[in-house]
Amino acid sequence: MRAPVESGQKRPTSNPSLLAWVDEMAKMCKPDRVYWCDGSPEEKQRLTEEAVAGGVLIPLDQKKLPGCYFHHSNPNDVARVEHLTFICTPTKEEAGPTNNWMAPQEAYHKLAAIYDGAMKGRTLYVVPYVMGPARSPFAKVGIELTDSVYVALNMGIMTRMGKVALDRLGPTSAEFNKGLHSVADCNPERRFICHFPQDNTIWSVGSGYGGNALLGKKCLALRIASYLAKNEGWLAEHMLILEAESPTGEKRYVAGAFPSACGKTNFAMMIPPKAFQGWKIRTVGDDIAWMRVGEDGRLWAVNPEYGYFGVAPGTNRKTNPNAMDTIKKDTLYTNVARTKDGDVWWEGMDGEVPAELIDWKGQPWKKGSAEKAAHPNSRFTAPVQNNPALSPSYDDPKGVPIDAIIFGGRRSTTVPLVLQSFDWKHGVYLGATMGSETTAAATGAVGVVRRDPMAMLPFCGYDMGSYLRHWLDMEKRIPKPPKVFLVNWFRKSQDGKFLWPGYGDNMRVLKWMLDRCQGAVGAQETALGFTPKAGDLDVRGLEHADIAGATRIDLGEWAGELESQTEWFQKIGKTLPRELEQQRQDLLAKVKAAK
Ligand SMILES: Nc1nc2c(ncn2[C@@H]2O[C@H](COP(=O)(O)OP(=O)(O)OP(=O)(O)O)[C@@H](O)[C@H]2O)c(=O)[nH]1
Ligand SMILES: O=C([O-])CC(=O)C(=O)O
Ligand SMILES: [Mn+2]
Repeated sequence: MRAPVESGQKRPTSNPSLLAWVDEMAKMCKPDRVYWCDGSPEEKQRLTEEAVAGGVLIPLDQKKLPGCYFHHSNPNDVARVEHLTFICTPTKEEAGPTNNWMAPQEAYHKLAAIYDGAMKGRTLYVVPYVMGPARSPFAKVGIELTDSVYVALNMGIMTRMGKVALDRLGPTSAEFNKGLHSVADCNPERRFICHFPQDNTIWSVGSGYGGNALLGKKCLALRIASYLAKNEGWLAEHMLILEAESPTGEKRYVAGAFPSACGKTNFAMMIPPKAFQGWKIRTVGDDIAWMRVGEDGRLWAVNPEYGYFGVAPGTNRKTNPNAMDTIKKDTLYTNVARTKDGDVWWEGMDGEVPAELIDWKGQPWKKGSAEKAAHPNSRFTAPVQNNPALSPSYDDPKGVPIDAIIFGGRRSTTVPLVLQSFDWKHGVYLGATMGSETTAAATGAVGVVRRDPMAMLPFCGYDMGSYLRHWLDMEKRIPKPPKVFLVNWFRKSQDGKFLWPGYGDNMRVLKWMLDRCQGAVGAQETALGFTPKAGDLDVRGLEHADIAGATRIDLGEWAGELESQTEWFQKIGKTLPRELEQQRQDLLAKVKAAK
């Protein structure tokens, strides 16, 4: 059969591996047209017009929100689908007990049947992209083939897209991630997100949403990259990267892993409270960090992404002014609510709740309605350059040196505001046993505590026990390792109120952590780690916080917590590093002795 005719476009590469693969995929999917994206502003405008004409994008008020558009996804397709996400390694053991597994041949076969002819009447967009600063040794090239103009436009924001990627790949290299994506009939029964780490391949079908469809993000930069990182001795993590510049001009960097919808973007864009005048917090990344050991023996991190795919609800001028400024132009809004005059709205927006809105499904909505106007996982896609607090180092090919690693979950009880680990091994244990209440970022029940090691449970591309072993082994590779902390912004009082104000006030905790890295502030040693004692946290100007309640360690609660981790360790099974179970037992003995 003849490959489909392209729309008069000269193919922008002669790379034989790339051309052969695109032809092969096009032959299977049978699009009417194949279009190669170049990443130019003219192209963006053309594709946007095409999307508007096709009803995929709806223009917002171009005076108030220039370059901004609204998209509503299929109501059955609003979040990542972890139960339909598969790691397709030759053996089930390689995927491990916490991932869904499908044999590679079975997965290729099953999905090929869905892809067969799925793009008839549609355009196949060839989206070449680079994850990481283009000239960085960290950078990886991916090619996403998609039949969604929405995905192509999002990839143009989230990645360094187009010519830059083909230039980086060059005329002969076969070293690129092969991503195939089709929305097909957007049927949850025929929806699969499959990863083939050994083939550097991703096949995603049946969803057009976020982490299911923008293949550079969770699929490549975390699942496939974590597999490569394990083999090559580095780390691919679900972490923000923050730059903190002190009043004396000293810059330091931290990386933080919080599960989806647990505060990475907010922390990375934080504005410090008045008492911290002179401090500047800047964003290097808000979701993913690739980290390698540098020549100086420190851990260096880059953000592989080029945009933010952020949670809209809860974002307002008070909680995250930098995000509000970031999304004023050239932003795609997905599943938010709209006003009649083309503005956007979501729960937790500043000001009065409008009397009338158009809800995320496009239906009329009235104030007081029991239904939410915006979907709880509604999102914005915005370019990093829009962020007023963007660190100039975001594009530095060598990355930034990390002083502290922060793990944080969403826990209404037990876990204190901040805890410093005794050492690397104990830090890995804290990350490995981290729990968090589930959120709307993935389909399924919300608010249930689940163990989410390093916030990577849904994103680790191989066996969990081996991943934790890799973390422990990194200690030998990093002569000057970062200090490791556990934080929790979400602890609540008996009557359900947050004990800690969070957001900008998290600067107070960040400052304590940075000072701890330099031995410049006190702490008390508890059975579980170091915590700030009264007077160690800078609380000048802080109102409405129950600091004692937020920082308290209840040994009774912790005995239960440590005991409940047995179940999790049993789930990880025989590859669980012995050292971690040893840590648990030692801590439990200490907690019982101290009680
Ligand atoms: N109470 C409280 N809520 C917070 C804090 N930081 C963030 N949130 C809320 O948590 C939700 C998610 O925050 P984000 O910063 O978008 O989370 P994220 O980790 O970047 O999420 P993903 O993009 O899904 O990975 C939002 O509704 C925020 O308003 C905090 O310090 N305290
Ligand atoms: O991947 C997505 O759809 C959104 C995201 O950042 C996450 O869930 O962590
Ligand atoms: Mn995320």
